Amino acid sequence: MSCFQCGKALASALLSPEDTQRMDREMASILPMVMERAGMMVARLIRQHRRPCRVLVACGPGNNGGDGYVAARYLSEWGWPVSVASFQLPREGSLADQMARRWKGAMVPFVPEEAQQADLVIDAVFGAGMNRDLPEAVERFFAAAGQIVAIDVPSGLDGATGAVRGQVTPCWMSIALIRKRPGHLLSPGREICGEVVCADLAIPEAIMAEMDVRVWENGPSLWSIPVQAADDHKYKRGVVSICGGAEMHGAALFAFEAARHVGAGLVRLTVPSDAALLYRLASPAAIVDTQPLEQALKDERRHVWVCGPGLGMEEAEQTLPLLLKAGRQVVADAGALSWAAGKTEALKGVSVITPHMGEFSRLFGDLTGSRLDAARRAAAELDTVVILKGADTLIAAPDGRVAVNVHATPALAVAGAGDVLSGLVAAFLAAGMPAWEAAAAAVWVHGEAGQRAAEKKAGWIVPEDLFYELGRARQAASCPA
Ligand SMILES: NC(=O)C1=CN([C@@H]2O[C@H](COP(=O)(O)OP(=O)(O)OC[C@H]3O[C@@H](n4cnc5c(N)ncnc54)[C@H](O)[C@@H]3O)[C@@H](O)[C@H]2O)[C@@H](O)CC1
Ligand SMILES: [K+]
Repeated sequence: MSCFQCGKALASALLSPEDTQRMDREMASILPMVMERAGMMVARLIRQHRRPCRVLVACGPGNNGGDGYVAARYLSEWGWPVSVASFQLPREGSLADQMARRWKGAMVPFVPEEAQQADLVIDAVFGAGMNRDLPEAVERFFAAAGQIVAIDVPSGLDGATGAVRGQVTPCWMSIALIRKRPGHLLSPGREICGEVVCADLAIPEAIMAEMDVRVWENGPSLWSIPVQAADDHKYKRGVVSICGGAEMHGAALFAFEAARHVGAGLVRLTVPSDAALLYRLASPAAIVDTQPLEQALKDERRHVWVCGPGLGMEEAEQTLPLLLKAGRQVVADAGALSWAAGKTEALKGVSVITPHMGEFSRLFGDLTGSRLDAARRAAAELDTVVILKGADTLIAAPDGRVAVNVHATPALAVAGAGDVLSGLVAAFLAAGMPAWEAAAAAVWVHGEAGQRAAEKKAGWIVPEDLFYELGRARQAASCPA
C-alpha cells in the first residue's frame, strides 16, 4: 500500500486558497466554532512562545480579521494587555463582524505610531487568499512594528504561490491554520514568514479525507523507498546505466557514485572508448563499457539511464534519442536539457527532467506566473516528471501533483550536486519506484545527505562529501510507521 492510500500524506498537505474555500463551504454550519478555535489556538501558540507583553492585534474585514478578534479576546482574558486596531471593519452580519462585536477591549487607530508602541503586533489583516496589492497604509503600519506574528500568512503574501504583493515586513512567526499553504514554503514568501507553526483546528476527519489535495511538503509520507530484504540480489535492487562524455568526466562520475552509494545493485558507465581509461583511473570501482550504445541497449536489464551530466550537445544528440527509441526510463539533465532547448518535444518519453531555473526557461520560455504553475504545466506538456531545482525545489507530475521540497541546505549550492541528484533519481527508478515518487524521494535524500555532510564540515561541502551520507539518508527516508 502506498503512503497516499494509507492517508499519511494528508499530514503534509499544503492547502491552496481554493482548498480552504471548499473546506469552508463543507463546514459552513460549524464555521463559527472553527473560527473560535482558530483564534484560541493562535493565542495559545503565542503564549507558548512569548512572555506576556503589550499586544496590538491588527484586524482586517474578512475571516482573517475574525480570527484576530478571537485571539485578542483570549489573550486579554488571560491578563495580557491587548488592543485592537481595525484596518477596515467587517461587513455587518458576517462571521468576522460577530467576533468583532464580542471584543470589548480597547480599540486604537490603525496608524504606525500604535504599531511602534506595541511589543508584539498580530497581523490579522488579510489571509492566504489575498490577490490584490497590499494597501500602502498596511505596509506603513507593519513597517513600524517590532515583532510580528501573522495569522495564517503575512498580509500581502499570496498563499498559493509565495508571491509577495507589496512591501511586506518580515514576520517573527506565522501561524498556519490547519495546514501550511504553498506560499509558506515558496520563495519569496518563505523569507518573510519567520518560523511557521501549524494550528490544529480539529477539523472533522471526514472533511479532511474529502480534500482533493494536489500539493504537499516533500517528505517521507509521500513515498515508500524499498527496504533491504533477505532475498535481495543486485538486479532486484536495480541496475543504473549512465552515459559518460568524452570531456567532462566528473559529472557522470558524480551520478555514478551517487547511484552506487544510495543502494543501486549495479551501476555501469557507457563512455566513448578513448575516454574509458580516464574513467577507470578516476574510479577503479567503475564498470566502464565502451561498446556502442545500440549494443548496450540489447541488455533489457539496463532499463534505467542517466543522460546529460557531462555530455556535450553532440553527445546528447547521439544518445538521448536512442535511449528513448529503445523505450528506456531516462533521467535527463544538464547536456541533454541544453540540447533540447528550442526543441522541447525531443524530451517526450523521458521519465524525469531535472532543470534549474535557467535550463527551465531555455526549455519552456520565460516564467509567466508562479514557478509552481509553470512546473506543473511543463510536466503535463511533456508527460514527464519535472524536478525544478532551487532553494525550494518543486517536483511536479503530469497529473498535477506537486511536492515542494525545503528539506535541503544552501551548502548544496556547488557544482556537481545536481549530478548527484540525477544518480539518486535513477537509483530509485531502478529500484522500482514510480517516477514522481522516485524523484521526490531523491530530492529529499539529497537534502538529508547535504544537511548531514554540512553539519560535519561547517557548511562547506564538495559533492563527494554526500556519498558516505547517502546510506543513512536513505534510511531516514523510510516511510514512518
Ligand atoms: N478553512 C480555513 O482555512 C479557515 C480559515 N480561516 C481564516 O480565514 C482567512 C481567509 O478569510 P477570507 O477569505 O475572508 O480572507 P481575508 O480575511 O483575507 O479577507 C478578505 C477580505 O479583504 C478584502 N481585501 C483583500 N485584499 C484587499 C486589499 N488589497 N485591499 C483592501 N481589501 C482587500 C476582500 O475584499 C475581502 O473582503 C484565512 O486566512 C484564515 O485566517 C479561519 O477563520 C477558520 C478556518
Ligand atoms: K494575516
